[in-house]
Amino acid sequence: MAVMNFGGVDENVVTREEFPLEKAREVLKDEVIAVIGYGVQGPGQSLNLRDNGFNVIVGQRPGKTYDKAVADGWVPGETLFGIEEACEKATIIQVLLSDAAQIECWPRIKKYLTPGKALYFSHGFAITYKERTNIIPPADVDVILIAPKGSGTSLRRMFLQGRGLNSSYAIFQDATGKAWDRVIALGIGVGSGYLFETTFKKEVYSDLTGERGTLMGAIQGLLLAQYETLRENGHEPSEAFNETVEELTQSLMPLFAENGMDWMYANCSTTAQRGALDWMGPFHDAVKPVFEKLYREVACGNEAQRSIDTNSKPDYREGLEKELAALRESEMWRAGAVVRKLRPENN
Ligand SMILES: NC(=O)c1ccc[n+]([C@@H]2O[C@H](COP(=O)([O-])OP(=O)(O)OC[C@H]3O[C@@H](n4cnc5c(N)ncnc54)[C@H](O)[C@@H]3O)[C@@H](O)[C@H]2O)c1
Ligand SMILES: CC(C)(O)[C@@H](O)C(=O)O
Ligand SMILES: [Mg+2]
Ligand SMILES: [Mg+2]
Repeated sequence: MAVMNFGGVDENVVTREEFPLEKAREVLKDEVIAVIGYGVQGPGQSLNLRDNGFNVIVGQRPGKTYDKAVADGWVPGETLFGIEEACEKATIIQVLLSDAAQIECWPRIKKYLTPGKALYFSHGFAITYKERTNIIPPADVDVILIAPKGSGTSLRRMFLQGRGLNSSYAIFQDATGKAWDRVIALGIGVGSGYLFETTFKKEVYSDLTGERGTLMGAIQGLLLAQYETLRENGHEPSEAFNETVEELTQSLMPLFAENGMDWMYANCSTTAQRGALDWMGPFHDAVKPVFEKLYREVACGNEAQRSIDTNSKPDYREGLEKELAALRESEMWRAGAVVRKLRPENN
């Protein structure tokens, strides 16, 4: 484990150099890894594990995603099973069902958690909010976490590009004395770049805050507020979209991803730099109370409960799809669809 200094704070990080793929394969050579669920993380993690040479099977209920697993090369009765059959065969059970489905499926998974097995999550949700999920593992299994910090789609894409998405790792319970080796080997196996140490609680609090905040919720709110302001003042949709989204994702975001915000600023005009430096404070002050409220809602469990309640409904997918369609059909994103088509590389 390397100790690295992040902006003045020392943290534990595991690198591929100290824990190479060959070592991960050696640690897990006698294990059967069952990936339960084949939604977004399921395909990314299972396919990366398979391509990295691990002994991996998939457990999925019948339906559309089962058919997708078959199309991805998982063979019914050999490497693709129902949820219970896969849990029975496994020594490591990777629970990659949706967080709400984990609650419903838990009694069927728990049955197969015999002593010495490992129970793996990609989110601290089930364990941290155990009063709400009733997911309480037996004491004689390892309980571990690898949470890729990004979409399962990106995890797979970056693996295929020879890159690696960073992941958080945590150990909730080390029953076998092997939990650390197991979790790190799995983190390397699923295609992580670097592995950052955390706890189940910190992972879920930060993850729920991030996706509701800057990563997904806040970004849409911020972009829409600017787009509307431009439109209300007579700007055309294309101008409003280009100035709000297209320039951000295509020109400026890659610059600060590469080398930090000051470097992106330095590559813009002095007029832009003056304005950005003056306005970043008022924007920060306006949204900080919203982030504080969001974190409180996450920490007290309200956000988890809301997610459990809505995503446990039998028609939750239809509901989500309806809301996503409304977003897609809003003027800003309809304008975006046309602007994206006009990217020269798309022609
Ligand atoms: N989506 C991501 O990229 C991402 C990123 C990091 C962590 N995670 C975490 O990984 C885990 C899996 O998330 P996901 O987004 O891949 O899940 P998902 O919502 O895509 O669902 C995964 C699977 O759950 C199955 N499922 C749903 N309801 C079921 C039920 N009642 N019975 C049986 N199976 C059911 C679906 O068939 C699907 O194959 C979650 O803990 C999530 O928080 C997800
Ligand atoms: C990809 C995200 C947003 O990072 C993940 O946390 C999720 O829940 O899908
Ligand atoms: Mg999340
Ligand atoms: Mg996340």
